[in-house]
Amino acid sequence: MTIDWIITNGKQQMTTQKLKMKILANDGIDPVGQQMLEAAGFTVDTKNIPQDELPARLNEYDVITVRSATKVRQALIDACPNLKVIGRGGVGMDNIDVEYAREKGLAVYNTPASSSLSVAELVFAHLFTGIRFLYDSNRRMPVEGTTKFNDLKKAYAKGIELRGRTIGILGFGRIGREVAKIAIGLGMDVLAYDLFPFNPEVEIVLGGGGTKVNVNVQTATLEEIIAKADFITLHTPFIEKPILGAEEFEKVKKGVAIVNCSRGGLIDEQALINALDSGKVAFAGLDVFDNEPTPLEALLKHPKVSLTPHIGAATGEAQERIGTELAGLIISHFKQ
Ligand SMILES: O=C(O)[C@H](O)COP(=O)(O)O
Repeated sequence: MTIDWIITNGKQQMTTQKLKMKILANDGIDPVGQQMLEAAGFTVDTKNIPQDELPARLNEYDVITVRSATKVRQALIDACPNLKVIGRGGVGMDNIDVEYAREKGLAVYNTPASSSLSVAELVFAHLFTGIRFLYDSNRRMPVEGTTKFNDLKKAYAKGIELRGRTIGILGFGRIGREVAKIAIGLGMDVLAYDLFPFNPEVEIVLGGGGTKVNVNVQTATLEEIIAKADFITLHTPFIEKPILGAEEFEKVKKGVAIVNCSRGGLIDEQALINALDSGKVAFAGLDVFDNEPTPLEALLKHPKVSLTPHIGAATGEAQERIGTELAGLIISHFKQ
């Protein structure tokens, strides 16, 4: 972007100069967002610079945008005094030292609302996959489908329905609320918990016509959800201590299912494996892991786990909304 900058030298002389603003979209950016930025005059570079090369190469850019892969930590910020803006295309900012960046005068933006629906829909992809054993049949049918068809038919004969069952939502922010809306539409009972006070009313827009219905979900404590829910889904930001560990798995309803499309670390993975092995937990749907991008093999190969590689926000629609929102934030930042 060409912007008039006031350059002041030590002798208080002032001049204006046109500078070209450069953006490194290190984890990519949706083409619509990229076009918006380019139309506004920015140069957008979408090459993916490896993490260990960033300290030497990022300083030529004014802005870096990232998703969750690239880490923007203190050392990188210190190495790049020319950097002015960090943009997170997505919600979680646990890969960015946000406070430190702001102390150093950088602006940090994220796009908290753009991917909520996509993440919520992935929760139900895992739930539907779980209640009808698709996670297992998709692995076994290609191998045993012709020789053991009837055995497999028997193995997957005890499916259940979602309607009338209770889903416990841990974390009732934007994504938790979208999960509640879908659950209500499916005829499920919703128990919602959050650390902070929240409005239990959700607005559901009925397909096509735009008719709106307001529904109150039932608020619950963490303990109540653990004791009563048939399905538990996590929607809190990353925190150091797991919300679900061995103690909690002791107290869940036998046969509960757990879905985590939020952050690895919210579940004690070994405790989850034990609970799956003992049958206390019927199945888990996991999009996120403790140790990304190299999750525990015991989870990846577990026959009762439905797996996705952190793709909650990875839909065309969400990425377009994210790219557009982020581009808008960057453009208005430099217009200020
Ligand atoms: O925090 C988020 O927005 C999600 O975890 C998505 O992460 P991603 O941008 O790496 O897909």
